[in-house]
Amino acid sequence: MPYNSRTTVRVFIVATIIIYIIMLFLNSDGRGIYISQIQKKMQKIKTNIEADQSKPESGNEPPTVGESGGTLEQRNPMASVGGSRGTLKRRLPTAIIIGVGKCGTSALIHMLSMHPQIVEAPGEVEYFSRKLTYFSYGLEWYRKRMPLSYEDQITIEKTPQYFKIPGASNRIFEYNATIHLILIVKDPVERLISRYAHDKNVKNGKIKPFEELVIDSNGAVNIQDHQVMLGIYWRYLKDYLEVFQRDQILVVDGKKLVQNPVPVIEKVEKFLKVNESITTSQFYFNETKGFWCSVTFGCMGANKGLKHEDVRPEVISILRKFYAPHNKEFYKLTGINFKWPEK
Ligand SMILES: Nc1ncnc2c1ncn2[C@@H]1O[C@H](COP(=O)(O)OS(=O)(=O)O)[C@@H](OP(=O)(O)O)[C@H]1O
Repeated sequence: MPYNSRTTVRVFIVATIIIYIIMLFLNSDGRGIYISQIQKKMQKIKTNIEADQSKPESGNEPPTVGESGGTLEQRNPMASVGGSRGTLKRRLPTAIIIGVGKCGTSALIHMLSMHPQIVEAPGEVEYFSRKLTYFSYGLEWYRKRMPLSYEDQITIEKTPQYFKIPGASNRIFEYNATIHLILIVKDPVERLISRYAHDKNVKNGKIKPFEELVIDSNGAVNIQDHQVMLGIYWRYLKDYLEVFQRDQILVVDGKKLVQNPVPVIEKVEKFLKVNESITTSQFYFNETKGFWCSVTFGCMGANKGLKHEDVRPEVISILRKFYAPHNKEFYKLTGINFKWPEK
């Protein structure tokens, strides 16, 4: 190869290498890829440190919303809109799903989080139910458990324990006397069976038979069982109605949420005074699971929709008769007749 051609080839190779190196270090906004990755990592570490500083020394901490757990856009679909929406920051909740556990609390909050004006706190925060630990850490600890949101968004959290823990209602009232509370309920017999399936799953099947737990040696309902007693909804609701106005608590039907979620969600949207934005087109029915699932977020995890025990009809009947007068009391307090079976 003549000298000039060789030089040209060499210059071309060197130039290509230089261009390649420059491209490797620069991205479209002119910052180095590696530098921006380091910056992102630093930001993540900073957020985690910030969250860690607010953590209790020990205990079963609820998840914190850091930079992990999906992109900001996934957690908050409006995050990239920006502009006139004010600052993106962690805000205290103005709505809480207080229970009842096993009645669809998780499905409800996930469905609500599909709304552009609603952001959900991850997991169960338990701030008002743990008086001596989380609650004693104060409001800043609570705020750090909240997701990022804009001024025009509502932050919502769900903790089913709030319904049953004595004093939680008072602590919520002291925190925010105008808060919106949502209570989702199911027939207490169905709830009890659902709860049993949950416990059996958690304990890998090592649990007493259902009948042995809920029926005592005299053949009556075992009122020593905490889960049996939780089905007496009116007793727990009474605590809330001692401090809150009835219209501050929206009571929704968990069975309807399973059958046809959108009308239930519409009620919640009205109650929270947000636009009616969630539509049937955002759901599809998953035949295998037997549930409505989100087109965007998919279905609930495998721990929802567990196989329910085949309970003898006699036992069902004993339980229904036991709950019947309590259900009537609950209908009176709520002004809603759920028509749960009485025998
Ligand atoms: N769309 C959709 N997908 C999945 N599951 C749904 C849905 N809608 C309501 N449900 C019902 O939610 C029940 C679980 O209730 P919770 O989320 O309150 O349970 S928990 O207390 O948080 O463990 C769960 O009860 P089980 O069927 O016994 O698992 C479901 O019946």
